[in-house]
Amino acid sequence: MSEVNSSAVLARRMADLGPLCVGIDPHPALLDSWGLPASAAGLERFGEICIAELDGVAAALKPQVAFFESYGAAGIAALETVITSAREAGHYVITDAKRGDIGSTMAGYADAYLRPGAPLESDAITLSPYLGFGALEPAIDLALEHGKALYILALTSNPEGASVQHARSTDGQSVAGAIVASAEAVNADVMARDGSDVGPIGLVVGATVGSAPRDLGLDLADFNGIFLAPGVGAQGAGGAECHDVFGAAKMLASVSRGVLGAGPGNLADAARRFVAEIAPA
Ligand SMILES: O=c1ccn([C@@H]2O[C@H](COP(=O)(O)O)[C@@H](O)[C@H]2O)c(=O)[nH]1
Repeated sequence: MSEVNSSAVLARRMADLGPLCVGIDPHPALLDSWGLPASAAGLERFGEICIAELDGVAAALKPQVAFFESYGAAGIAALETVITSAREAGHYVITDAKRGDIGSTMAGYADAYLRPGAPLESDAITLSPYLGFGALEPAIDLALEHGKALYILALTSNPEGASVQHARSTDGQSVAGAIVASAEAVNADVMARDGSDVGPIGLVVGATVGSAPRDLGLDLADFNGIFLAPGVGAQGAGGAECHDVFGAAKMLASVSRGVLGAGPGNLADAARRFVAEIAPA
């Protein structure tokens, strides 16, 4: 197991800068409004602007892989440049790839994003557990080996997620509840071994989910990792929703369009407004 604990690094950044992650989501409309071309060069410039303006403001940056993949090989090369430049500039990078597959293929995804020296090496990635939490084991193992973190989808910010994630098995446990329990067990094991006070497995819980955790019998304050909370800004959640859903839990709010929409030159101020809104009371 690695000496480095990526979640502890992030927790320190959250304490210093506030609990905000800004998404690097180069939507075509944003490229246009920023005066950038819809090309790999445009994606790279978009990323460079985020990296420069959010330095010392955002605890983490979250490149959204989808907006790079849509440009093919050149887009992936731009993603590589953005991830690498962001990490070199000292940012904590959570690559939002939402990978999840059978174990043997999962090992390939893990190698792509979590292996030190890999072209797309990130500090953390998002994963989907819907082929079974156990299928994520190769990624969990590699993350633990190299001090990386994972953010696993539990209660997503989109309303459609409830049809899967709120479903209950015959013993009454919800799908989301089973994912929370599995993540907690991995974290507890790691924390018992390394004495850290935050585990490497985080969970994605949208700030838009309202009373769902309570309705499903989940006390988020008990979770021993960090919650990544999308849904703030463009999807309608704000500070009140973050406090209501997460209370005293460790929560990193994720905002993409809400900050990016402010445009170049204004990203830091927009991000600071979100930090002020979501900071724990
Ligand atoms: O449950 C989820 C998981 C991930 N996302 C991603 O976060 C951003 C949100 O963008 P906004 O512009 O702030 O709405 C985007 O990349 C999603 O793919 C999510 O929204 N919900």
